[in-house]
Order: sequence, then C-alpha cells, then structure tokens
Amino acid sequence: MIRCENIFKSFDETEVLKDISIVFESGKNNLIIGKSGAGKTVLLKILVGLLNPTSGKIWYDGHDFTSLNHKELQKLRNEVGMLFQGSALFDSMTVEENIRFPMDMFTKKTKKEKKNRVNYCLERVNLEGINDQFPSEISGGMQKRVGIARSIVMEPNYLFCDEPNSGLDPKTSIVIDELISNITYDDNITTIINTHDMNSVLEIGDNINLLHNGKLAWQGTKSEVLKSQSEELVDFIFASPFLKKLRGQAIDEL
Ligand SMILES: Nc1ncnc2c1ncn2[C@@H]1O[C@H](COP(=O)(O)OP(=O)(O)OP(=O)(O)O)[C@@H](O)[C@H]1O
Repeated sequence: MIRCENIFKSFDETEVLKDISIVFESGKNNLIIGKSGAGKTVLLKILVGLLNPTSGKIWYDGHDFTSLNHKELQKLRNEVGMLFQGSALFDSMTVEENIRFPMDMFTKKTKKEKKNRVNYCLERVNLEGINDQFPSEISGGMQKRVGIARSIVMEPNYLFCDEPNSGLDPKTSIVIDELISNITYDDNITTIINTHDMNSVLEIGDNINLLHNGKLAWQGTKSEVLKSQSEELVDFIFASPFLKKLRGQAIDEL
C-alpha cells in the first residue's frame, strides 16, 4: 500500500497539485486519470521520488518515504517496478538482455538464476522463446509486453505504469491491461497506473482517482463510473456527444 497525504506541488508561482490525499491499495489496479495537464505525471513522479513535493507526506507500507536514509531508499527502489510510456527498451540489446538489465545492475544472481527468471517473466507475458530477438524485430504490443516482463523481473511490491496503452490499438490495449491486472492480483502488487484510456478505466479500474486542475475531483471504482454525477468525470470519460448519449441510454436501461 502507498499512501500520500496533503500533497502540494508548485513550480515557481504556479500550483499544479493541490492537497492530494490518496490511498493506493495493494493487490489493486489504482488508476490516476485526468485531462492533459491535470497533474498526473507530476503526481506519479512525486510518488516514485523523482520530484519532491512542496509539502505533504508519502508512506510506502508504513515507511515514511520522505524521511528514508540513502540505504533505506535504495532498498525500497529495488521493490519498485516501472513500466515507461513507449516501453523504453534498449534497441541495441536483445529481449533477454533488456529484461535481465535490472538484475545485472542490482543483484548478484548467477547467470543460470537470471536466465530462469527471464524465462519465467517472458512466460508471464506470453512471449516464451523470443529471448534473442531485438526490439526492432517485434511489434509495439510485444515491446510493451517485454517492458512489463522487465518491470516485474525484480519481483516488485510496487508497480508504476505511465500510460501503458499509449500508441496501441484497442484490442492490444486490453491484452496489456489484462496482463498488468493479472500480475497485480497474483503477486499482490500495489499498482499505480497513469492513463487516459477509457477502456482501462472501465475494465481494470479498481480504484480510480480523477485529477482536475491539480485537485482530486472524484474517486471511485469502475462500477461506480456509469452512475456518477460528477461533472468532471462524465466530461472526461464520456468526452464526445455520442458517448454522452450512449451513457444516457445505458443508465435508462439499468
Ligand atoms: N518541471 C516543470 N516545471 C514547470 N511546470 C511543470 C513541470 N512539470 C509539469 N509542469 C506543469 O504541471 C502541470 C501538470 O503537468 P503534468 O505533466 O503532470 O500533466 P498530465 O496530467 O500528466 O498531462 P499529460 O496527460 O498531457 O501527460 C502542467 O501545467 C505542466 O505544464
């Protein structure tokens, strides 16, 4: 579980996060959604420690993140997996080398142990046997799955996903969502996903947090989305007149 309390963030005179308090539960898909510029990326960066909040507190399972010493912080970083926008694979490395990279950097595992772990992670994302291929030789969806395999290679307790579906077609997006979701449930990971994707919200949104102009505008679950009267939520999820009409019809049929 990750908890943030009363997070404020300003750049110069501009306040971009205003009093954000959220509990991100373990074993759940915790979504941060909102329009472009709402503050999602800034919040995600604060949660992983890439940016300092102007004020506020963050706890990782009871550990006060803002007051950890260097050694404690390093230990915690090894428990964090990151899935970056656009996969961020190294083009010059094979799939296996990409997935192995965090273990090469941060562990003393033997070659055999690393190989076994790479193979296990490839199996988890249904990509057995592509160890020796290069990122340029596989599709965008497969690259994303390799990115997921790399993000879980260190057996993280916390998984951060920044726009995991960007650039993917709706069907492939669903495959990616299901993978992230299954891994989250199976391994009881605290997963935080920054997304614009309406399908993700409705498919895997266990805890949804809507940011609007730097404020927490709505919280709820995927099953609460349809009936919510929150103007900001309806405007974000059902953005077009056509979707608003469909929403109206769906509510009438409930
Ligand atoms: N380093 C920075 N310096 C100054 N302003 C910043 C900085 N980083 C972000 N901002 C501002 O903070 C606000 C929130 O930005 P953020 O990137 O978090 O939005 P977002 O919700 O992630 O948008 P998108 O969906 O487009 O990525 C924006 O107004 C942005 O210009």
